[in-house]
Amino acid sequence: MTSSSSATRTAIVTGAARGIGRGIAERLAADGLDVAVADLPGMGEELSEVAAGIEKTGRRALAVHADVTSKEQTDELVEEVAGRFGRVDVYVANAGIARVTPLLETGLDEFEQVMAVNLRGVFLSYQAAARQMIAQGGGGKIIGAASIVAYRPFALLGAYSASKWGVRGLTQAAAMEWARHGITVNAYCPGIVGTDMWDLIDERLAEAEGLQKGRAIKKYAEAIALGRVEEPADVASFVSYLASPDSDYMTGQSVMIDGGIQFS
Ligand SMILES: NC(=O)C1=CN([C@@H]2O[C@H](COP(=O)(O)OP(=O)(O)OC[C@H]3O[C@@H](n4cnc5c(N)ncnc54)[C@H](O)[C@@H]3O)[C@@H](O)[C@H]2O)C=CC1
Ligand SMILES: CC(=O)C(C)=O
Repeated sequence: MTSSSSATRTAIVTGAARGIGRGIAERLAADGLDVAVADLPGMGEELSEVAAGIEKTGRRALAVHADVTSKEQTDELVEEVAGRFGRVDVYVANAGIARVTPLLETGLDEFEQVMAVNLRGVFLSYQAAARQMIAQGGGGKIIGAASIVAYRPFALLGAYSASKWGVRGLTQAAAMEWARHGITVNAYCPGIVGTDMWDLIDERLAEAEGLQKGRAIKKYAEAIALGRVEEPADVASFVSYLASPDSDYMTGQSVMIDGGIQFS
């Protein structure tokens, strides 16, 4: 059995002050979980709003400032949530950043910044979550943010794409190592989701391709078979499944939830 049998399950979602992370946190709360939301200190106001919204639904919520690139802060996040909620059943390593730069112009600082948040952050999150889940017993659900670019990169998003391929590899290895503890590890691969992240990508791609602001997302969205830009709730529905006992026989997978862009 991979899921705790306690009455109220608990979850941590990183990068939860806005966008996909916020959507996931709200969905897990609607599913009946108590939810701790984590983000950078600069996102404090938005994070408190998300936590307050969850509490209004009758679930317990906790807002924690944590930078996932820091081992100390990621470990403390898990310790604090386990202390307040009693256990951690689900950990969603959602925090991520995007940079749009040709590879030949990508400086080492930028490359390392992208890797630090998107890959080291997921590694530290997976590790902290697994340690807690193993210590408490009863299994658990660890879930990471990959992307369709974990299967086919976008040009000009080389470092970002590589970081997401890394998440896919890490997810497979973690699934192999922690299955014996009843922990499943899976990742979600969204396509083009209308969040602040895509506002930035649109602006940079539009500049690079000589398009007007707002045109790049329209152009890339033409590849979506289902004919509309993805919303955080589309991703959250799938993460809800990955967090639930319904997915107990699934592990090590990085699954496209993209409206039909990338067919694996
Ligand atoms: N928007 C999209 O089209 C897609 C997004 N994704 C992935 O989904 C995840 C969420 O993306 P969005 O919601 O669109 O992004 P977003 O930029 O709207 O939100 C990301 C959140 O992560 C937080 N964050 C950034 N660095 C952090 C750090 N070091 N520690 C803690 N929190 C940090 C930000 O403050 C922000 O609240 C990311 O991992 C992204 O790569 C994957 C595929 C497509
Ligand atoms: C941001 C991202 O991962 C895509 C595919 O747009």
